[in-house]
Amino acid sequence: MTPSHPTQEARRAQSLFDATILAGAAKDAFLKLDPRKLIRNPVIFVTEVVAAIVSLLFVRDLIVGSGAAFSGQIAAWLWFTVLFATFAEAVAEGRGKAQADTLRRTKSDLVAYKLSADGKSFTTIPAASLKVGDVVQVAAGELIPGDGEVIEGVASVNESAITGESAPVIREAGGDRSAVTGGTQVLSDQIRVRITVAPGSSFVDRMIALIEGAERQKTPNEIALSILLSGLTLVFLIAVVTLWGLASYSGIVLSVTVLAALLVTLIPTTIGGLLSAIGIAGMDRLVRFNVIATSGRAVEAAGDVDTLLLDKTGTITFGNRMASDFVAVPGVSQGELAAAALASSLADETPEGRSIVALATGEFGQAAPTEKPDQVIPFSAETRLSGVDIAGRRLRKGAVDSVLKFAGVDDVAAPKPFKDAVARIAQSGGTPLAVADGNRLLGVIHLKDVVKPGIKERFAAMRAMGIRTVMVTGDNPVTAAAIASEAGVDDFLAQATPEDKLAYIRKSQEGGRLIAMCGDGTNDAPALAQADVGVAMQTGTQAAREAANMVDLDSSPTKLIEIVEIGKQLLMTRGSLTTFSIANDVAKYFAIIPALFVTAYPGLAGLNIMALSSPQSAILSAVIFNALIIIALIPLALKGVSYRPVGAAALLRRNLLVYGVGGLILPFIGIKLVDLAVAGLHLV
Ligand SMILES: Nc1ncnc2c1ncn2[C@@H]1O[C@H](COP(=O)(O)OP(=O)(O)OP(=O)(O)O)[C@@H](O)[C@H]1O
Ligand SMILES: [K+]
Ligand SMILES: [Mg+2]
Repeated sequence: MTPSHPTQEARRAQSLFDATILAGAAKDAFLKLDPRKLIRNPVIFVTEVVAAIVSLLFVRDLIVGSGAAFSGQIAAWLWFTVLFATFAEAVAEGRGKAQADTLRRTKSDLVAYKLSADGKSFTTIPAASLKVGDVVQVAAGELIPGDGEVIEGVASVNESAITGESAPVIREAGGDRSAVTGGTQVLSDQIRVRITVAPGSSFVDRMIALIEGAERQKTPNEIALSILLSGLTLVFLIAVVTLWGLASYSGIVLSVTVLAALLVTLIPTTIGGLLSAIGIAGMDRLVRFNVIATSGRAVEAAGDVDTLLLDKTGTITFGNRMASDFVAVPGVSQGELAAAALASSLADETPEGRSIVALATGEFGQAAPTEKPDQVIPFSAETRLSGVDIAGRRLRKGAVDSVLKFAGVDDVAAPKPFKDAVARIAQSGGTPLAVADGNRLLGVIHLKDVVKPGIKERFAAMRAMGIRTVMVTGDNPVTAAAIASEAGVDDFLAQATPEDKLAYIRKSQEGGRLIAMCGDGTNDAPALAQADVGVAMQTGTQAAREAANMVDLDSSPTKLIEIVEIGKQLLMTRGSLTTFSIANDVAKYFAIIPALFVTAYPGLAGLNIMALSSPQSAILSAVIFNALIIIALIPLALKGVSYRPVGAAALLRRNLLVYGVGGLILPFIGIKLVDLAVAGLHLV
């Protein structure tokens, strides 16, 4: 077993500012100056246009031989402003790229041992030429060549290349643990895998594309904010032009350089420059927690989630429901029940089915029937039963209500010992499976499952964050209630079919709630797709992982606490920096305007509290401060503002105070300090 894995190291140990990332980002910052790319960010695009205009004015001033020192410095600092903004985005992307590179190493040169169409022979082919539907065989020590589903066998698999977790996981045919990922290694035994995803769009490929930001699209919130920022830019453009008219009317000639500089200090360059870095950093923080999100929108939605739905088996409990006992009704021997349960499970590839076979043939010494079944009825989440028709008998096992219905026995008419056994098993948190032979009830199978430790505390933490937890299960209400109280969920929905889960989510969403759902099974897939935040377990089925908009590589359902925190942190960081940026711009207006006009209107002297050295110094200082504030806030944009689980109102108050009031005061201090330096160094 590898003690520590490069992926894990890269994820956990990567510092905020790694030298190689910074060097790469510095280069990318220049590439991002391409106006065709920059136009996606209107505020910074305007800054670039203004920087270009002032650069031309600088050339003119050089030729004319006057004022070049001033326009040169303004032009330089305007370019710095643009570069600091592109640098912020490049650093955020660079951190993702570094993680993608470690992933890329997992998928080089895979080969596949492919089963021929007639199923009789194998050929060795490059994994890249596999097609969906191909069946491959993978033995101990080999790497799985592509994403797919185990169709035969059980194996322990090392998935550390993807999850960073070195403990092996079990992958088996049937059930909720059948999905395998290309690039992971089979440690023991041998499995046959049906390839379900074409090479090039595999899980690892998608992870790489996502964390590199290649597929990143603006979220609706980001688009809305961009529109607001563009509007503000337009307002300030009009204000500056008006100011120019006003000034010339009163006999002051404001040069184009001054007006251009003024415009840039007033438009929201701080948030404009940091906006995309904030979004990328949010995705990145999730990856650090071993969660892959397929859209930025899902990360944002996580910040506002108010209800969390969890599947029971495999999510709240460990999920290896094992048969532990056979309880026969009077008149039926335990051996007869065990034999019937065994026969009904012969073709049942689910873990439950296999555990029944193991118990019946092991401890209960039953032998499999020699006849061939006439028909196999596989388990489905809809019917909630499975079985066989064999030698004229119709053997079924499954959820108690489903089997009673099959046997045509009414709830009330069922024999008391049967009902007692069901109640006893369910009250202990076990799953009772009824067994019937046609319309004759034979007894109950006791399936045991264990609640994961520590889950109760985690649900309590969610309650403190204002999130309601609801367990949804296909199991019966008594078992559900027992597990619900043991796990400490707020509510539960029992005997739920996939449609019920979907309907429950739709209904809650219509009531204005934002729903998160954790699940692992194919029967969870529709609900995972419908939820605002759908988190699939990495151990889950391919269908679940496809439907969800997040995959938890650690397969820990309570990871949602971290996911919600990261979402809240993302929303808060963006809100705080927007508040700060706009407050800053307003403050700058009052800091600079008096300095510009005080010579023409000595009456303004009272407003000129800043007493900046000269109008030129005032403008240059404001531009310098405006550029430096972007670079100063990059660490905060990447790390996010700190989140504590307190009420929303308290948080809002605190942030308005810190970032709003702080944003109003800081420019006065900052610009004054820069002005002192500018004057002291005789820069203008
Ligand atoms: N192999 C099987 N054969 C027959 N019946 C089964 C089998 N597996 C499960 N059942 C019954 O069907 C019910 C629903 O199982 P399913 O796995 O679909 O539940 P679910 O909706 O995923 O919820 P959870 O996973 O929380 O139990 C189980 O509670 C059990 O009574
Ligand atoms: K600004
Ligand atoms: Mg399930």
